[in-house]
Amino acid sequence: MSGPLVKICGVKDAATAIDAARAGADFLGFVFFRKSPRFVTPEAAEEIILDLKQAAFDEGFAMPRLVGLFVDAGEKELSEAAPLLTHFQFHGHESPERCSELGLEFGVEVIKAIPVTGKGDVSDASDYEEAADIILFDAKPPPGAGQPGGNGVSFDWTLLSAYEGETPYIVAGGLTPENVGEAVKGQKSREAFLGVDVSSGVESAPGKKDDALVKAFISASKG
Ligand SMILES: O=C(O)c1ccccc1N[C@@H]1O[C@H](COP(=O)(O)O)[C@@H](O)[C@H]1O
Repeated sequence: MSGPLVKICGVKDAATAIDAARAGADFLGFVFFRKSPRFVTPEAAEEIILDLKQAAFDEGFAMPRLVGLFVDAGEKELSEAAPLLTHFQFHGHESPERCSELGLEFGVEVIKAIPVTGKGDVSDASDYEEAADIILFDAKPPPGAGQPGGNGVSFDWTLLSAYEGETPYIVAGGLTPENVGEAVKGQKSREAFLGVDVSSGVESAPGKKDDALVKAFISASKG
C-alpha cells in the first residue's frame, strides 16, 4: 500500500474544500442529510465544487474524489446530487441490491457504511462484498444520537481483523489528528485497507471545519 487515502467529510465551504485538497485529501464528502449540522444543498455543493475545480486548475493540485453522503435517500434527492459526484456514501438501510442498482443507475461508485460495536458486526460487510466498491466501518451511533454517523464516536479497530473480504475498506468514527496514526498503524498491513475518514474530529464546533486540524489529520494519516 502506498499510504492510506484520506477522506474529509462534511465540507460546507469552498475555502475548506480547497485547503483540504491542497493538503492532499483524496476524497471530500458533502452531507446531503438534512438533520446533520453539515448538511449542504446540491446547489451549495455545486458552487463549492466549481471553486475547487478552478483552484485545482490554477494551482495544479489533484482534484479529490467527490462523495455525497445519504441516509435512505429517495431517487429525487440522489438524482439532484449525482451529476456532481464520483461516489455515493450510504449510511442508512440501503440493501446490497439497492446499492448495486443505484451505483449502476447513476454511474457512481458506492461506499456502504457498516456500523460496528462488536466482532459480529464486522461480518455484516460480507453482504456488500459485490454490491459496494468500498466498505466504510464506522462506530454504531450512541443511544439518542440524532444521526447514524458524524458523532465523533470510535470503535475498537482491532475488531477489523475479523474482516476477510476483498472489497477495500475505510476506517471511520471518532478519528482525530491525535489517534489516526494509531488507527493506520493497526491496519496498514491489511491488503484491503484503503484509508481513513473524519468529520467531527477536525472541527472547532459541529459543522465548522478547522483548517489547522484538517491539515494535521492529513499529515498524521499519511505519516
Ligand atoms: O457527518 C455527518 O454529519 C454524518 C451524518 C450522517 C451519517 C454520517 C455522517 N458522517 C460520517 O460518519 C463517519 C464518522 O464521523 P466522525 O468522524 O465520527 O464525526 C464519517 O464517515 C462521516 O463521513
